Amino acid sequence: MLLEGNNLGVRYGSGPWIFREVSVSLRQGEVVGLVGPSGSGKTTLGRLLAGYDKPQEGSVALNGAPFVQRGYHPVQLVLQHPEKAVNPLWRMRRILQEGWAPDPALLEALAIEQAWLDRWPNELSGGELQRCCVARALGPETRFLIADEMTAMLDAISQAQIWSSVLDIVQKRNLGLLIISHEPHLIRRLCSRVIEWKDLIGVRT
Ligand SMILES: Nc1ncnc2c1ncn2[C@@H]1O[C@H](COP(=O)(O)OP(=O)(O)OP(=O)(O)O)[C@@H](O)[C@H]1O
Repeated sequence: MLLEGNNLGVRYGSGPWIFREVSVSLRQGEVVGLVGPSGSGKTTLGRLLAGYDKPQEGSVALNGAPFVQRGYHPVQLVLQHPEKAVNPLWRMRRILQEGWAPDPALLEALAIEQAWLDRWPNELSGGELQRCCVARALGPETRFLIADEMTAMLDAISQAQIWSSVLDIVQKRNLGLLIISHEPHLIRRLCSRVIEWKDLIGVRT
């Protein structure tokens, strides 16, 4: 399976273009890093690739076809700030089961405690909430995961634990993984290919 962004261009309202002519592709089974300056548009690109937003120019395709608008999305995005990605009026059990019912083995692998499921999102720490967002994103129909500064707010031990579980799942299920991060050591350790933002413009990487 191939996820492609072709000649993408984004601007907000009538403001300046954030970027234009950005093309990128990611295959299932690849772990790819995306690095670049702050404010260049990496999160914006991640949102396009996960179908959250539509570009003003260009298109995103999965195996050459546009996304199907209904049902579980095969490209899942996990953002840096989990509190922005959950409904504060839902308890954790409902949030976790929004797209699928995560199995106990996955909850255990991500060190998610059963007791958290009866709490509201604001009753968990940022790291605990992020583990739940990661579990939510790893449904059986996920083909690509976009991790946008996914563990930036976590301590080193939690980071290692989450990445170890995620990489295990990525390998077992042959998922494509795009890691957007400002941490060079994380990118070097995890990724078989690294895309520099400046190289995205006008060329396919
Ligand atoms: N809703 C919005 N309205 C106007 N401008 C926006 C909006 N969202 C993002 N931007 C602008 O788009 C540009 C790209 O933002 P984006 O978050 O994609 O960058 P980034 O490369 O992910 O940055 P960072 O590494 O700091 O997370 C920034 O200049 C930002 O100010």
